[in-house]
Amino acid sequence: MKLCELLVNIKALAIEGNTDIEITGINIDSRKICKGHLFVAIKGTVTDGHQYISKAIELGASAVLCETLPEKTANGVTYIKVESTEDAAGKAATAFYGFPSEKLKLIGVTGTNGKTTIATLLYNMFRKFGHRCGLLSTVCNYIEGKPVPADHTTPDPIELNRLLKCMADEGCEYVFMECSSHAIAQKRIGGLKFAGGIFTNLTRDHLDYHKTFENYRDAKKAFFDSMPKEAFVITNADDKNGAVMVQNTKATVKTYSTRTLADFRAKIIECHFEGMYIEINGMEVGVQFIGKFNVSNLLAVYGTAVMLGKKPEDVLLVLSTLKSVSGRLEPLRANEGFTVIVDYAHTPDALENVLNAIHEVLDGKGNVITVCGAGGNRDKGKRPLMAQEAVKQSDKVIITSDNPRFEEPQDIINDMIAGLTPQQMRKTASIIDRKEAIRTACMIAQKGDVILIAGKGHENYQEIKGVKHHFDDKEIVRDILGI
Ligand SMILES: CC(=O)N[C@H]1[C@@H](OP(=O)(O)OP(=O)(O)OC[C@H]2O[C@@H](n3ccc(=O)[nH]c3=O)[C@H](O)[C@@H]2O)O[C@H](CO)[C@@H](O)[C@@H]1O[C@H](C)C(=O)N[C@@H](C)C(=O)N[C@H](CCC(=O)O)C(=O)O
Ligand SMILES: Nc1ncnc2c1ncn2[C@@H]1O[C@H](COP(=O)(O)OP(=O)(O)OP(=O)(O)O)[C@@H](O)[C@H]1O
Ligand SMILES: N[C@H](CCC[C@H](N)C(=O)O)C(=O)O
Ligand SMILES: [Mg+2]
Repeated sequence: MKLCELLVNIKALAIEGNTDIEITGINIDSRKICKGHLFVAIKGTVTDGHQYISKAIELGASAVLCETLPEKTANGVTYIKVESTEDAAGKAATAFYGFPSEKLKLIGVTGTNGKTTIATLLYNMFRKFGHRCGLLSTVCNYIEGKPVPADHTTPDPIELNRLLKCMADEGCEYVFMECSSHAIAQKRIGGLKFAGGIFTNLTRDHLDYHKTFENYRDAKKAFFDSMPKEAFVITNADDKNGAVMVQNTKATVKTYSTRTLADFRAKIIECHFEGMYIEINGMEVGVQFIGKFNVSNLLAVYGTAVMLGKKPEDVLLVLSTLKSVSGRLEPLRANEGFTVIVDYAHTPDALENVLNAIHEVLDGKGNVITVCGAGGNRDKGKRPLMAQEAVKQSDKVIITSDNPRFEEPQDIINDMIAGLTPQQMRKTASIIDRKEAIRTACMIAQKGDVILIAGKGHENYQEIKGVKHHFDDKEIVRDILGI
């Protein structure tokens, strides 16, 4: 593709060199540059991409998008100066890959919790309706059934547009994707055309990155602010920030709620560990999920499907066949008569909700033992709050390691325990080794009890000092229990 075609939606402040040249690829990482590529220099949180411009040229870059022109420019290389390369990267990437989001219906899901669940259920539902679909999510990306491993919840703009192009080429009609707050703030989704957007909820997370809750909220809101007039957005009327999110959007707004008047409403009629009977807009349906928050997730799925033109009765039929997403409230039964639930709750709010869901079903008929930790090099403020939530609704808590990353595991545990009173400490133990913590929980559990193993869900690794060691909560439970 010609460089000038790639720049169609980008406002250049200055151009040095020829834009009538062929570009063979585009990259924001100099290490991935090959001959004929465009290198986009981005100021990051760790380093500044502008430092790698000469490296990129050595590797064959024939054009550079930057915010400041280097003092010495290289012969035969075209330089384009823009105000924000972060903003230009997405626009250039989507042009390079032929505007793939315009060839399909792209639906984005944002909010603190529930993104993976909703995006995955929509993907499974629309495939059951017979459509070719794509999924971009934390657990794994899929191009019409073909898995493509995911490193991020939302990939960088180059990888994102490359995957969307593959999906469009494969004939996908719908793509469901998670939009993380990092991705929105860093404009990884810049230049994409969304047909719909979903807001789940907003509670504390990622304050290491966004610094304040207001910044975090505004990052999420920016997604809806940028939605086009022809699109629809579905927001959670039960969340304090549900209305704020959509107050400046040009798109058609619909609401969902389990508590108040809304376009899509639901309530629980009955629940068991196997599932629930719920009523959606006056129609009853049996679903294979538990927990009030999953009713909200299912409502978002239902509303989106209806907004995409599906008949309500057909949607409910498919909804009743959907199963829980890997590592999200996933139950495992021990021969000894207790239940182990593996869940990805890694925020105070998610822990509270998951424990609520467990108690709704348990109904006082057994004890709850919670095994949880908190990730290293991430929001420290959530640690004591997570321990408090675990202790509030458990009979016994074992605080352990999550992904310590570059921190000392004991320091993270200490941060968590600092949130507990001496009385709460009496029902709390700490075991650094996560496998030992799980084994201990399985040893003390009695018939009828529930063990919640929270924080890692689908993850099949434990990240310690930059190395990802194989580690899978579900595999370990099956091993210990011989199931
Ligand atoms: C804090 C954060 O979000 N960081 C992301 C960000 O990196 P950064 O700003 O730190 O980049 P940097 O390392 O400072 O480098 C600046 C630029 O120089 C370039 N560079 C760097 C070195 C070099 O030799 N050559 C070179 O060109 C880099 O490619 C980059 O373009 O941009 C990179 C490219 O898009 C991301 O890979 C990186 O994700 C890091 C690894 C990360 O851990 N991110 C997490 C926090 C994240 O994004 N999480 C969200 C949400 C999770 C959830 O709740 O679901 C996600 O979407 O996954
Ligand atoms: N609607 C919801 N409200 C509150 N908590 C939820 C909701 N849905 C899921 N959860 C809890 O949050 C955890 C993560 O769910 P899920 O993976 O769907 O969210 P996510 O938004 O994709 O998270 P991430 O930001 O890590 O990608 C679940 O394991 C569950 O404990
Ligand atoms: N996508 C989230 C997941 C956290 C999962 C938890 N296991 C941890 O490592 O903290 C993040 O990057 O903050
Ligand atoms: Mg996710």
